[in-house]
Amino acid sequence: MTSGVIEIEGLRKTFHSLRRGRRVAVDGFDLLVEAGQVHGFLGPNGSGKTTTLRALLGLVRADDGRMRVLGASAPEQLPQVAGRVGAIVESPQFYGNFTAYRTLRLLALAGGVPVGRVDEVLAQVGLADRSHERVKGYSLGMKQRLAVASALLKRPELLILDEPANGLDPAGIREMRDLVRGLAADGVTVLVSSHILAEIQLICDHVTIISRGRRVAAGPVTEVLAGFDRHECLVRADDLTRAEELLTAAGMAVTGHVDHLVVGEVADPATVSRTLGEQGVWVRELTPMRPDLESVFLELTGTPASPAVPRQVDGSTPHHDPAVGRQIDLDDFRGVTS
Ligand SMILES: Nc1ncnc2c1ncn2[C@@H]1O[C@H](COP(=O)(O)OP(=O)(O)OP(=O)(O)O)[C@@H](O)[C@H]1O
Repeated sequence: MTSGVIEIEGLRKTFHSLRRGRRVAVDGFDLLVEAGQVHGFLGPNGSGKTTTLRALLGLVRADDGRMRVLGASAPEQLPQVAGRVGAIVESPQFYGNFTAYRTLRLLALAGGVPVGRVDEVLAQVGLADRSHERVKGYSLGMKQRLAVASALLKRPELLILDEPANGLDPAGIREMRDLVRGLAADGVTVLVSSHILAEIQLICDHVTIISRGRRVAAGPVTEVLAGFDRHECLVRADDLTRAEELLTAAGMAVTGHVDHLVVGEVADPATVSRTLGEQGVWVRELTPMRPDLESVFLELTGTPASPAVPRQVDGSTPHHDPAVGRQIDLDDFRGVTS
């Protein structure tokens, strides 16, 4: 196995419950995150992202598989590296009556971090101006940034964020994006799980896509996308019916739509305009269609990636485990299993 900041090989986890029966959450999953990457962990609702992260952090016991974090075998040796890892798994809970400053100060004292670090992380996440307000008055985005601030107290080399953009409005999503980019620029390796593909495409350089507990794609975002490039072109012309006939007669794979054509495997778009122009059909638009993560995700997982339409890949209703909805205290790493 190549050495990485996070290495997961053959992870398996099945949940058993009387009410819901047996549910395979993660089914032989592999993940490799290397130093310096901003790595997107993508998958539809219920595909196994949170279970994977919980297993990695020792919050749920894996049935099988090998996992390493910063070279330490997980979860057994996690305490050795816990000070170098920041992790937020789903929405963290804070005391509403405390200010952000007080919250972080307490966490710093509890974690043996110099209190001077509190102002630094508050500035880093853009909360310095509001740090003396009570957390209960914070927006969700501000609470998310406070969570990231708490995870940054120990200057982690690795930051794991589970769905950091969940529930945020566009401005909050942009703030979170800028924050993650800034951390990456400072050399922090970041693993971000999400089903908001446009976000992942904007901030991540590498991606692993999970579907039904299995890895279905992994690699640099550009390479994963290139693997799905069918060199299609969108064509609009003054006589669409005639254009379709001419391009088909020229041996091109053409799909007709109401107001445009899609022509497949076009090595050089000039062949399209030449074929049509020579017959007096004038091209109004000729646009190469590049795959985006959204289309690749849809093709790989068979699931539309709309945050507005949560859909479990296994057809069940989304699972909400109260134990998941909290920030992981790094001390929790010690011997926690389930
Ligand atoms: N504690 C649990 N008990 C029983 N089933 C569970 C438990 N946790 C997760 N599951 C099931 O395991 C599967 C994977 O869930 P998981 O939460 O890991 O997916 P996810 O990709 O993080 O989804 P989401 O994007 O909705 O958070 C789902 O079918 C889920 O219902």
